[in-house]
Amino acid sequence: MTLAELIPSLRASIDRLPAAEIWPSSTRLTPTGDLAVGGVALAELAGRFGTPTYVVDEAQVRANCRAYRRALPDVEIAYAGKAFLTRAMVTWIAEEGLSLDVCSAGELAVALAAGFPAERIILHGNAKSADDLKAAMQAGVGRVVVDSLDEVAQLGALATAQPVLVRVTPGVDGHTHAAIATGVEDQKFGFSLASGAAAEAVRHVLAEPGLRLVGLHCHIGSQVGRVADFELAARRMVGLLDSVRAEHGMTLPQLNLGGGHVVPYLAGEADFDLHGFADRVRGAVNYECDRRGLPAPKLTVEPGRSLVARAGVTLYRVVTVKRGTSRTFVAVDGGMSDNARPALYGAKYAVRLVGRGSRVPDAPVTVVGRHCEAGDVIAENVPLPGDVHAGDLLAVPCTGAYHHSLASNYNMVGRPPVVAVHEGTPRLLVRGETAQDLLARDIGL
Ligand SMILES: Cc1ncc(COP(=O)(O)O)c(C=O)c1O
Ligand SMILES: N[C@@H](CCCC[NH3+])C(=O)O
Repeated sequence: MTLAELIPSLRASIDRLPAAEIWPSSTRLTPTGDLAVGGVALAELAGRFGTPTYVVDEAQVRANCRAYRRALPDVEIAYAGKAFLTRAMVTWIAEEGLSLDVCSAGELAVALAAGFPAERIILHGNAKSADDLKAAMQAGVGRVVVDSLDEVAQLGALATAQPVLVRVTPGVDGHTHAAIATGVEDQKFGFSLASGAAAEAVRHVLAEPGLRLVGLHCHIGSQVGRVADFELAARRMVGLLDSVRAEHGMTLPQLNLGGGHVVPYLAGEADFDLHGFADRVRGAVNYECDRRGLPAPKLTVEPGRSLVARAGVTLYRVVTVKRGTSRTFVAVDGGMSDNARPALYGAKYAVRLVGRGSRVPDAPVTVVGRHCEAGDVIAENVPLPGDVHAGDLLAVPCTGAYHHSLASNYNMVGRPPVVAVHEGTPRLLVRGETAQDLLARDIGL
């Protein structure tokens, strides 16, 4: 091959490389035009486990955990299990030295089933049920983040010396989708700092002999990209620590700043500035504490999405390609039951043909699901080779967070299996649901 021939062919290969920021870092192009993740070809996974299938790269999860621990060495990292929870995931984060945030008796049961130490578990929830609280007390969870006065009274009646944090709404806009902006005033999460509700909640906790107040918590939202928003929340929270000391003569040892760190879903989107966060938030807390003569509290962060999103890839099979009047619809064998995020937040995804190469130029298509809703769209206006056809395999990256955990049985479609890949070996973590599973709860005729 001459140099003149080589350059375009090299360029074509580079064009076909998956964008590094949204695929697991183990992703490789195979000689047949397929992609391999964790050392396993995606077509092989689809052949063995069927489609749709959620693939999770264990090494990526572990690398993400390590990156957090390195960037924030003196900060407790508590994984927010709502993003993706299976027993294997619990084991991975336990081995990586993380703590765990759960928000229901169900999530707690998964954690305990995997042998996660109860003292490293933090229970959350704006409306914890009596069963949630009882299960947490029975397990001996390390901390409960209280989120209503009713809960303070209920927990107080159940607990003895239970460490608690008060969830505070700091009035900070995380500049994210309204459905996941939890730091702003007038909403269901937390006690408002500005209105005095948070200070009142602290008084209620201190009046309960069964509860031991150890700190404050805030979580300003999810997919938050601006470090300045976290910094502002941290400053306000230190202000409240100071007021608690002034009113009660107590120095609270813990400050939990929640999670919500942004991840890119599309090539070219910015990743979270973890090092900027580490410097600026720690700096803001230290500065605010110093000038008030407060000892710096032990910090906790609770990332969910940023630990798992990029570790996940969903595989689908194309069922049909249909030409509309202006769009081409590529319909796959999954959809909003395995990925609710486009419908819930208008989330955008990249899609890629895998399992075979194609020399046909890309054309824009709309990838849709199989469900009985026109809004069941996986990705609008994405490029796929013009010869995409029924039977092809598609892969959607960045599906590790809030996919498996948000999945439903809409249209009585079974939820997909979850398969971990690691060093060339696939391992089934969660089997796919069958018609029998779907009928198992329908016990009345
Ligand atoms: C209290 C709490 N902590 C942590 C998280 C994790 O958020 P993310 O997955 O965006 O990091 C959430 C969800 O938004 C949450 O509600
Ligand atoms: N379910 C949301 C995030 C919720 C965060 C949890 N409070 C998402 O998929 O983006």
